[in-house]
Amino acid sequence: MLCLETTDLCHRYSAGEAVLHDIALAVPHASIYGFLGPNGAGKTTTLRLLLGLIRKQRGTISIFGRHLDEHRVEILRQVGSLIETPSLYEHLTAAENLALLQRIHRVPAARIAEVLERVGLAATRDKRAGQFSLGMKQRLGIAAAMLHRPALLILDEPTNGLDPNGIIEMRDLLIALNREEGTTVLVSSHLLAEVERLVSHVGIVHRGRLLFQGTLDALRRESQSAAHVSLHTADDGHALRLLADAGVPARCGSAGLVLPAMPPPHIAAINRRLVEQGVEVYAIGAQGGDLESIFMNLIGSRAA
Ligand SMILES: Nc1ncnc2c1ncn2[C@@H]1O[C@H](COP(=O)(O)OP(=O)(O)OP(=O)(O)O)[C@@H](O)[C@H]1O
Repeated sequence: MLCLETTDLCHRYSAGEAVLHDIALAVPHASIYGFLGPNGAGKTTTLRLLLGLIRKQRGTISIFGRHLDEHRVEILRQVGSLIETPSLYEHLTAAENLALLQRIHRVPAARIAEVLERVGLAATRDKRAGQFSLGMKQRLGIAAAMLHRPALLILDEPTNGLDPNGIIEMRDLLIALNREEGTTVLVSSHLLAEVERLVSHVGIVHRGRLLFQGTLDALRRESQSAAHVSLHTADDGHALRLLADAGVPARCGSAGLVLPAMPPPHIAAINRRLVEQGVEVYAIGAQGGDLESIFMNLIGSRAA
């Protein structure tokens, strides 16, 4: 079952070029969905459209099985969000900031202590938000977003500006929310490595187009099939003949020879054999078996 679905989502800022082209997101219920892409890919624009913060020009948006156009208020009541920097009153304390929202959402006052505890700010509840570090502000922003127990959390680069420890804490918090409260989380990032241990599903966007969407496992399988060994020698023609004699399939690539993925001892054996046969080996090594490579390949293949 899908928690959020878009079809044909397009966007153009005033007279500029289109920045989103036919985005079809499918965010499963109770998933943690990583919306990934480099700077300027269109992540924030998409998330703003999902929250009704900018006017939709084309396409459809359904959340909890209902069209956002027709059920905007009821839908957004069950959504929590943090887009770019959290909007906080700097002269108010953490607890006072949340108390304002608690009255708007009409949730029990006890919920404030609960969410502050959840994000690790219970001890600093009476400190002014203006004195908070970036990481603390980010955590207070998440506390505000989750105050009314939303069924869907939409977070735009929540790890931006956090140190490695802060990134791990954010990850643990989102995993706990997802597992313990069943919250669906849609989180954007420009770094796959940062969300790799957090997300169950991935959408990769580049230049306003969705290049991949599926489970993290499906992305892993793609990266495995993209794995290969690259070989660069002083005489690739000679190397190709020697490899054929040894029964190793190889082909000419744009930068040397491309061989199928193989275990490291086999790579070492091929290297030895070529050198023994008088071929100078400049470089040999495994390529592209990791997620980051498939991410970069996907983006790079559309770079032109
Ligand atoms: N208010 C705006 N007016 C005009 N163009 C905009 C506006 N906001 C964003 N853009 C452009 O739209 C494109 C997509 O930007 P967007 O902020 O959605 O990307 P992003 O993936 O969130 O990038 P980042 O990680 O840098 O925030 C970019 O080319 C950007 O310059």
